[in-house]
Amino acid sequence: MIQLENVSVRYEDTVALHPVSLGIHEGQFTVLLGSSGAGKSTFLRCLNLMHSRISGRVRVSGFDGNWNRKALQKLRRETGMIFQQHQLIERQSALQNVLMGRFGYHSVLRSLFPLSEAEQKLGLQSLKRVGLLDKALCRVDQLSGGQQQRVGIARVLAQQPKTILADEPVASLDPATADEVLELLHSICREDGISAVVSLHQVDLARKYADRIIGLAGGRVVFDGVPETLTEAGIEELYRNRRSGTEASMADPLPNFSLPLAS
Ligand SMILES: Nc1ncnc2c1ncn2[C@@H]1O[C@H](COP(=O)(O)OP(=O)(O)OP(=O)(O)O)[C@@H](O)[C@H]1O
Repeated sequence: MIQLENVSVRYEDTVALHPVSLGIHEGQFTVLLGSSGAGKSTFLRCLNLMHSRISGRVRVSGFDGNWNRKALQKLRRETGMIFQQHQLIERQSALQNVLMGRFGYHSVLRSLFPLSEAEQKLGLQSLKRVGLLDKALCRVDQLSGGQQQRVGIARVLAQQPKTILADEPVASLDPATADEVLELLHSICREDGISAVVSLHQVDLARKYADRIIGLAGGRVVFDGVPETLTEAGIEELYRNRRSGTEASMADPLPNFSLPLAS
C-alpha cells in the first residue's frame, strides 16, 4: 500500500500536482488517465519519491516513513519503472538490457562483472515471459517498438518488483501493438500479484484494463473510481481543461524574448 497524504508538487510558477490524499492498493492495476500536462508523470514520480519537490507525506508498507538514502534505495529496488521511450541501451543486447534490472541489488563495482548464473537465468526467464527468448542476443535497436517495450517489461520483471510504475508505456505504439503490450503487462501483474500504476491517455485502454482509474486534469484528481463509473461527462471533464488551456494560450499575446537575429 502506498499512501499519499496531502502530497503536492510545485515548480516556480506552476503547481504540477495540487494537494492529493489517496492510497494505492496492493495487487491492483491502477490507471492514471489524463491529457498531456495533466500531471500524470508528476503523480507517478511521487509514488517512489523520485521528485525533489514533493510536499506532504508518502507512506509505503514495509517502510517507517524515514526516507533516508538506504530506505530510498530499497524502495527503488522494489519499484520497477517502465517509460514511454523504453530507456534501453540500444547498442546492447536484449539480455544485457534485461540484466540491468538486477543492478539495484549490487554495488556499482560488482555490476561491472558478469552477474551470477542464477541472475542470468532469471533474465532469460523474463525474456521468455514476454515472448522474446529468441531475441535474447539481438541488439535492441534491431527490434520493433513493441518488442523494445517488451524488453522494458522483461527488465522490470528481472528486478522482481513489488510495484510497477509505467509512464505512458504504449504512447509510441500503434493501437494494436499498444493493446498487446498492455495486455501482457496486465496479465504478468495479475499472475505475480504485482501492483501497477500505469499512466495512459487512451480512454479505451484504461476502461479495458484498469481495476481503478484516477483521472487527472490541471494537476488535480478529478475522478477516482472503477472504470464502470467513468461517464462520458467525466471524460469530457478530464479533457476539457486541456482544450480551454490551449484556446487561452492561443489568444494570449506573444512574449517578447529579445532574441538576437540569426546572422
Ligand atoms: N521540470 C519542470 N519545470 C517546470 N514545470 C514542469 C516541469 N515538469 C513538469 N512541469 C509542468 O507540470 C505540469 C504536469 O506535467 P507532467 O509531466 O506531470 O504531465 P503529464 O500528464 O505527465 O504530461 P504528458 O502526458 O505530456 O507527459 C505541466 O504543466 C508541466 O509543464
